Amino acid sequence: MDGMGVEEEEDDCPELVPIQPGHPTEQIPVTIITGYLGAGKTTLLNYILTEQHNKRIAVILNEFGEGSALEKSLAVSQGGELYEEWLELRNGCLCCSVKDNGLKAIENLMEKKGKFDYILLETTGLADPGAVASIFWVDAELGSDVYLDGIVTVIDAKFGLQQLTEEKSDGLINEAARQIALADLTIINKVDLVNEEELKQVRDVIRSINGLVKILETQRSRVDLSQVLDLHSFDDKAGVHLEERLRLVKPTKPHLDKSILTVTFEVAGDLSEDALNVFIQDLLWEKMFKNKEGQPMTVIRLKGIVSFAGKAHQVMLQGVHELYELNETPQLWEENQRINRLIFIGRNLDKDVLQEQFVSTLVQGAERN
Ligand SMILES: Nc1nc2c(ncn2[C@@H]2O[C@H](COP(=O)(O)OP(=O)(O)OP(=O)(O)O)[C@@H](O)[C@H]2O)c(=O)[nH]1
Ligand SMILES: [Zn+2]
Repeated sequence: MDGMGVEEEEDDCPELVPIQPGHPTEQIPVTIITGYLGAGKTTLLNYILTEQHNKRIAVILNEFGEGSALEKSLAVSQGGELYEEWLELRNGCLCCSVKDNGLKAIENLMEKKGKFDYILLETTGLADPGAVASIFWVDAELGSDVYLDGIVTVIDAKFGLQQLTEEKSDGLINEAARQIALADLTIINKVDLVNEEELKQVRDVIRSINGLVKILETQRSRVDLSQVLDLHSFDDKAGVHLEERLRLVKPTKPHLDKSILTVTFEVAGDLSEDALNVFIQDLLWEKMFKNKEGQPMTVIRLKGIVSFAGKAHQVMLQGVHELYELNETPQLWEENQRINRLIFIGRNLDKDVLQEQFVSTLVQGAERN
């Protein structure tokens, strides 16, 4: 698979940089930069490239994320000539545009151009960043060279509100709202174009969708880079941090009937891994849980810290659309302090129903043990 591009290499290609086996720590972080049309994604990329001088950054502009997550993850390893054109920047950074989906593009690029320290990936304005995230996530399991560091969503302070509250006629999820539901960090950009009252409205809508996400406010996307890069939102380095944040999350109220919101609860006790898998699969895959109006719950983002019977360490739960992962974190439980904390971001979510289902999962776990 890795050797795929070798025969068709062009003359001007530099030496291949062999990827050392057994060095998972050298995996390269990928930050997905998403946001509605014209919000300031490219401005953010340019800012990072000019600000940051001690990293070799590859910027990838693409059309990832259109179509279903599953479809995309199946296409991951199918190779071929996936990247189209690239542009070398003065400071050793690289910019390229990728037409096809899949991580193979990035791997090909690294083979030809050497390794990078960091990859920034700008999705198109209407993309579903969850589909993009899934690609990296699935591939990470297969021993990929890169890992997903976080999803950053840029929001237009002036037009964001309108974009976010627009109802889709066909009952589909509003793209701009989905991008916020999935975000690990949101940046409200173009604050120069609004007054404090308008800014507050945007902030409130973001908060109503995602009760966990961090919100920054910028002009020309000028951010403190340490707040954007190396977030470790999906790996166990986020474990401790996540637990602290989950303690502070407040459930949100929808700003529109059908809009996305955050639900969170905590339940003490130990779970069996099997019972938890059944709960999650019933929720994410079977869509078995319905709200009081009989509408099926759709979870876009799921996070949690859970306690498995007999395990000393905390376990982190991460979910993006239908994909989820359970990973033991380095964090140990304190005695008699085992509390499962979960957060769900999605549509038609009903806290009482979810919590009841979860509690019955706990009971099942207890019966099995
Ligand atoms: N007034 C104002 N304009 C901004 C700011 N940030 C970016 N812009 C302008 O907004 C426009 C869109 O910015 P981009 O960075 O291209 O936005 P984008 O999200 O990459 O856009 P697409 O890729 O087309 O979806 C450009 O004309 C920018 O110069 C800001 O803080 N204030
Ligand atoms: Zn752009």
